[in-house]
Amino acid sequence: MPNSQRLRRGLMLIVSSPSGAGKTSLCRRLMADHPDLDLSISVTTRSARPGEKDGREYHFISEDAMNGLVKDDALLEWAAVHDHRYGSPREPVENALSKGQNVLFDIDWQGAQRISAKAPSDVVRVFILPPSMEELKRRLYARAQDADDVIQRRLSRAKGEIAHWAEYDYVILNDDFDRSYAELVHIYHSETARRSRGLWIAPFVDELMGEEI
Ligand SMILES: Nc1ncnc2c1ncn2[C@@H]1O[C@H](COP(=O)(O)OP(=O)(O)OP(=O)(O)O)[C@@H](O)[C@H]1O
Ligand SMILES: Nc1nc2c(ncn2[C@@H]2O[C@H](COP(=O)(O)O)[C@@H](O)[C@H]2O)c(=O)[nH]1
Repeated sequence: MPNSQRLRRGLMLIVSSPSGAGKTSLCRRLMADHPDLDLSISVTTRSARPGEKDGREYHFISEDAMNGLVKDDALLEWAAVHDHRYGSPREPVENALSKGQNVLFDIDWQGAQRISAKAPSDVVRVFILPPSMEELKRRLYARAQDADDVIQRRLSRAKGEIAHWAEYDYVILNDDFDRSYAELVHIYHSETARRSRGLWIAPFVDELMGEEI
């Protein structure tokens, strides 16, 4: 049976970390290497960084627009993170899952908790740790995308985020990028291959068992 005809149950892969640990870089590479994986593009009330494009990294929206989405229950989850609000639009995620596609979320621990509470058997959570706080600081400054006071606030909240590591199914220590990426790919492939995700398997086995030898 060709892969394309194998009916499957999509999963939600959630990747979280303190700011600067490398989750967005890892997620971008996973997306680039897996065109079948859908990215949940969040809405946010923060302004775009240099190089960010509306609709690609985020949908950049006003406070009023965010209030409207919350009121209309159009977000699967939303949270206040680092002085702004962020949320995962419900419709694209539900559409993708209904077609058996997997969806990737780059969201914080609050979002991970909320989505996990709604669909525990369809969620796989990965937490990314930095090798040290010093290296986390170095990466945030080297990224050179946020003002110094913003970086300082993000660093001051890093330990509060790391405190949630045990709520995740997997933890990756992102020291060497390529090795960390390989771990993420293994997790993704293994979770995708779970028996519970292969809705095609039971009818296929019935067919096999009905065949004459
Ligand atoms: N293993 C690594 N070694 C060295 N630098 C890294 C590594 N992983 C990521 N980086 C760099 O660290 C910086 C922060 O990474 P990234 O933007 O992916 O972090 P993040 O966790 O998504 O942060 P935020 O939550 O603020 O979006 C980037 O400049 C990235 O290139
Ligand atoms: N709960 C949610 N958290 C989100 C969402 N989109 C992004 N995030 C998290 O916010 C911080 C900051 O992101 P940045 O792009 O401003 O650096 C980071 O931890 C993201 O993972 C969301 O929809 N919901």
